[in-house]
Amino acid sequence: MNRTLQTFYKIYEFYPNLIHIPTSKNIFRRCRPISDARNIASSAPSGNLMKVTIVGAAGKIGQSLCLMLKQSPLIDVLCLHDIKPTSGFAMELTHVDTNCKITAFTGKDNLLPALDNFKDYFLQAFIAIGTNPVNSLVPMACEVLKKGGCYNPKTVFGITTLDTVRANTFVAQVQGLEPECVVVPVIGGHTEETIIPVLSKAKPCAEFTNEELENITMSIRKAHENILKLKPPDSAPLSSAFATARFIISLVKAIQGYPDIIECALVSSKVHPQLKYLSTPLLLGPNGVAKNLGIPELSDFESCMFDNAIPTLISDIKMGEKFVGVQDPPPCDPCDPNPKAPRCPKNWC
Ligand SMILES: NC(=O)c1ccc[n+]([C@@H]2O[C@H](COP(=O)([O-])OP(=O)(O)OC[C@H]3O[C@@H](n4cnc5c(N)ncnc54)[C@H](O)[C@@H]3O)[C@@H](O)[C@H]2O)c1
Ligand SMILES: O=C(O)C[C@H](O)C(=O)O
Repeated sequence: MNRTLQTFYKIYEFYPNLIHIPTSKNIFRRCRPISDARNIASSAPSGNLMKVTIVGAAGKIGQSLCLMLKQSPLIDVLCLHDIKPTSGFAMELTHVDTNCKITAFTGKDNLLPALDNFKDYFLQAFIAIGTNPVNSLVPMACEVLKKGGCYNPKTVFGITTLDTVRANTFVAQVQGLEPECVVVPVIGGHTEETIIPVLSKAKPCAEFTNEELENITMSIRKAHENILKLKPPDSAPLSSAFATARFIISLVKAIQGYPDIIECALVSSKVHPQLKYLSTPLLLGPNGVAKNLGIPELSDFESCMFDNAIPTLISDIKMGEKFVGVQDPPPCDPCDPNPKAPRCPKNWC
């Protein structure tokens, strides 16, 4: 196994719910002879071929996610990988009468076959990480990819869509709107203290009383805790699968050239000087992040939440980086004759 493959093996070992989307035009032959008999969405305008691999597919989120993705006419092949058996579950999915093909792989030794030819086009592949802690796993994945010489910052995403889905729902409830009509940007990260719903930019209507603002914000931040109270020890696999499927379909559409695809996700970022990774609204295109739309103008309440989240985000990012051996820069400069940093004490080395 060459070094790059070893690197990827290592990554996929770490991330049970990592989703990998190669976009090879060569490997899968597009075959859509039947017009839309069941009134499902039409296929991609660009005609790209699409394979999605779910790692951790046999888990609670993975199973529902696969069922949702199997229904997408935009996906040609759905590949399931898990360390647990996947063949029975895969066979059941093949009985769902949609066009998307199912392949299945089990065990660590079969991870690379599940990602067939990954090495040939890894810089084109999109990687979306849903496994927690997302705030740390995205920086960690990026560092591993950098070490493997195959890092493309535009194509590595941490999935935070569940926070947006919850925000849209709670805002719609308060405002008496259809949830499908509501769009709320959610920035920051994916933990209670780092989720920043930007309700001041909610569309179509951003008018709330202070009490509503606080209640909606807390409902989003504490959604996981509130679910756990009612169904311990489960998490929220159904809504998580729904949100993840939405994000994956958005990536697929972006790859296939659909215009105006905007999603919030945690990515390598330059929009805030202290935060190397941040979730913000992103314009997605065929090559990944086409434009980071940055931090929307925040209300005082949102700015306060954001400022409070910065130390946690910094520490979460560092935790991920340290896990794969990335150290903080030295606090002093041992060898530069005109150091910008203070000189090291004598015993520093
Ligand atoms: N980003 C989000 O919005 C969000 C929301 C909810 C949950 N989560 C996270 O998603 C993750 C999965 O949740 P779940 O409820 O499906 O858990 P789960 O335990 O039911 O499923 C995880 C699956 O991953 C498999 N797995 C473990 N190690 C593997 C490896 N090395 N290679 C391949 N497969 C492996 C397991 O066998 C299992 O089937 C958790 O980390 C959870 O915290 C994220
Ligand atoms: O399941 C989890 O770990 C939490 C999940 O990310 C959630 O927001 O509900």
